[in-house]
Amino acid sequence: MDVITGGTGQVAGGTRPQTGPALETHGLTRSYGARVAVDSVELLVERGVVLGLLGPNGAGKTTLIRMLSTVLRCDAGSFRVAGVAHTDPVRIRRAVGVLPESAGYPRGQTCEEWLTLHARLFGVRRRDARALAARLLGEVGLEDRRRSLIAGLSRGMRQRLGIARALVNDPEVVFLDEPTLGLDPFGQRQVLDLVTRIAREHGVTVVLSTHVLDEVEQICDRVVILNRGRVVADGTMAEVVRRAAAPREGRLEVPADHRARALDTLAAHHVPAEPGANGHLGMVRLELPGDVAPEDSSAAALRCLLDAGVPVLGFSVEGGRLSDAFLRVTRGDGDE
Ligand SMILES: Nc1ncnc2c1ncn2[C@@H]1O[C@H](COP(=O)(O)OP(=O)(O)OP(=O)(O)O)[C@@H](O)[C@H]1O
Repeated sequence: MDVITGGTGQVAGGTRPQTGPALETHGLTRSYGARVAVDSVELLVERGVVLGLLGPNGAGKTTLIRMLSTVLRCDAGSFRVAGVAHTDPVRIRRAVGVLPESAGYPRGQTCEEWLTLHARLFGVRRRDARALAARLLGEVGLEDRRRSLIAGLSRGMRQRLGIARALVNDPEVVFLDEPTLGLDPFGQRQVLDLVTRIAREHGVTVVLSTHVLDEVEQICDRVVILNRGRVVADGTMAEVVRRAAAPREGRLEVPADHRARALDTLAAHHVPAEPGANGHLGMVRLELPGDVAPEDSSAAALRCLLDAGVPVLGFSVEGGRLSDAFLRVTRGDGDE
């Protein structure tokens, strides 16, 4: 069980630096025996960003989060979180909130007791701690569960309670390690809405580790993809998709008696194409390069067909999504 507290310090604020990036790492490295889990990671994350941290199983996401939240020591390299150097872990702990991958919850405590305890661990006075617990329970939609035992909460409620705990010290950076794991679609939606809201209302930087690429597309401003401990993609969604040059698939519909001509024309213009597989005699599948804007590559393909006198009945483009880029940069690597 990971329990991260600020020890005897006070709730973050006042003395903490407010300038500079939220996260900065240089050559950050960690091995387990011979296995290099995080390998020379360089990151610069501005404040207020919701960062999606992606990677196949065993890519190093949890190890990276555990180092940045000072649960785990790094073997080499350096980092700053909220402007605080890694050599000052106590101050980093005051500036961060964490929802660990597998958080342990005391089943015999009520939600309010548990949050109050964590607020007290960060130096909040008893009465203020109870008020803070009540406010946070309201923020995560658990106000009516204030006096409920944690044992009676659903998994989604526990995750939201865990997020409330991660906010108890008014952190500048929040790490959420797979917060929607095992939740049904409704629970996932609630957690994602909550993450968006805390980023906006608390102005915190959020690092969200997940395997659900849709989630990243929905709520993240930026994405970092790790593979075998290394950063293999870093940027906005559009940048990552473009740099990964994930090819897009075009679906073309022409009159059946024009298909052969359409295929010949595309081949003559170096556009890879083949008959569509769905039995429709006028369908053609073509591959468009991922490093060119889809409007431009589609326009070029359509122009050569029209110049050759091929009537185009329909055209659509698929691909170019984060999932395409993810598969391309990780090439199906992973522990399993
Ligand atoms: N305590 C440990 N002892 C030995 N090896 C470990 C330990 N923790 C992680 N590893 C190994 O380090 C590598 C990175 O693991 P890590 O859990 O950081 O990856 P991850 O991206 O979070 O994976 P997942 O998505 O499956 O949670 C993996 O090869 C893993 O097997």
